[in-house]
Amino acid sequence: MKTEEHLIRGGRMEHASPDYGYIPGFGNTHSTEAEAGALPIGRNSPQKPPLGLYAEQLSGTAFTAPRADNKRSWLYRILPSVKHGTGFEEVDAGMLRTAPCRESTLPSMQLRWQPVELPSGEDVDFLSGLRTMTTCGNAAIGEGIATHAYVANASMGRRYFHNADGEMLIVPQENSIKLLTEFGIIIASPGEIVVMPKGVKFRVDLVEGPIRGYVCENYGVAMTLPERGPIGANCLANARDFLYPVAAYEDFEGDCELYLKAQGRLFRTRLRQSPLDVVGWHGNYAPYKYDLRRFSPVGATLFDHPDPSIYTVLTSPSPVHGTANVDFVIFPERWLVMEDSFRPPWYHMNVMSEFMGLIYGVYDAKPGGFVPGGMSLHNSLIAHGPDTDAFAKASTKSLEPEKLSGTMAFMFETRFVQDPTAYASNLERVDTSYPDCWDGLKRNFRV
Ligand SMILES: O=C(O)Cc1cc(O)ccc1O
Ligand SMILES: [Fe+2]
Repeated sequence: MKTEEHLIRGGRMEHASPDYGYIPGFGNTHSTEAEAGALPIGRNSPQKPPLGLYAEQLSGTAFTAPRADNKRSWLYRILPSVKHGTGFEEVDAGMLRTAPCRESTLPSMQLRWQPVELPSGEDVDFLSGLRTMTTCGNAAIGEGIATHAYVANASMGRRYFHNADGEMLIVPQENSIKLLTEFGIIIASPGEIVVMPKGVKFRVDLVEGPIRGYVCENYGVAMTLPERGPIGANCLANARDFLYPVAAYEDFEGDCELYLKAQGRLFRTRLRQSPLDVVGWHGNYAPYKYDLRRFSPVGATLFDHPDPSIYTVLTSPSPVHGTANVDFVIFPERWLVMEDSFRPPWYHMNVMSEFMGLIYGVYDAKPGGFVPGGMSLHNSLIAHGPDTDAFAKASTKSLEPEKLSGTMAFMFETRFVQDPTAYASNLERVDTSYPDCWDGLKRNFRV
């Protein structure tokens, strides 16, 4: 068997450990095989692929997309995906929703939710624990997003998920998750994120206890790195810090279930073998992870509070120039040095709508009430800004250089107005006291 020496080699999933490492480089064309010789050399679909594998292409863009945007991978697998179940039956989608979905019974105002409690008692896994908070746009036409919260106290085991509606940006908040995917294994802990492209099959196992986190399901163009403009070629998120899995596969006979979300409906089929049977792959359409603490923030070094777009990690562009389908923005640890400036976010009404979460620490505009695992929604043009306490402190304190330490908040910012789901509208979940946080703001006007 001829092999290429530069290939990064994995193995069978049951033997896999994080020691397999990852392959760095955002959007690169990567090549990796779990068994020596699994990847054909110099061609994609030879008459007889090596090791008796089937060749299968997974495309993430139209064949004809410009080269710079074109995304596809070649998978060399034990059986082609057509063998991953026919006979899909529709099942109850539980708390999962897909746009368009108009269920909200909440007023259009500032909204905040307490963290979803970790499950105890009955087994809940990543799929059954996934609950949609908001949706916008329309999955069928590839516009908009859904935001979800997840909690789980059990591994998916032999339950697999295939989402044909959207790319999933997964933000762990409590405990690490292990993603076993067609492309290999990714382990991510709070502070890291994972992006699972549309159409990649995977399951999520627990690593160290019950999990909680957030998901942005992106119906639009795949996430990419934002332009840096005058910032230049460095800082913000650097391409080399994005990590792709090394090929790893499962090969067993036994009962498994594959769940497919397509057009907002959930389907299930039963299989006798794992759909994670890819022994080698090459291409630039694959899941990846990124440690948010690798983000190098660039900010105002003399005065004023800049727009939060300077902290964009990833963006899904839309056909409207400069206006994202969704931006993934973070508020990481950073120094504040601005003179004669109100340093926290200013009061504002944004045309883009903002779904926020807190991974750890304190968020400077809301030192109280917005807790790790919590969520807030400020829809298009709904006024918001610092709470009474944050305003009082920031407008009177002495402006020494100050480090915001041990904090990581984030925002899914979209050009579409987000509709809370029926689940999110449940008044037991909504923090109805949220708007009270501005009660104490007084008139200071004098002439
Ligand atoms: O509302 C928020 O807290 C997010 C936010 C932060 C910021 O620094 C500027 C604008 C903005 O919407
Ligand atoms: Fe905002």
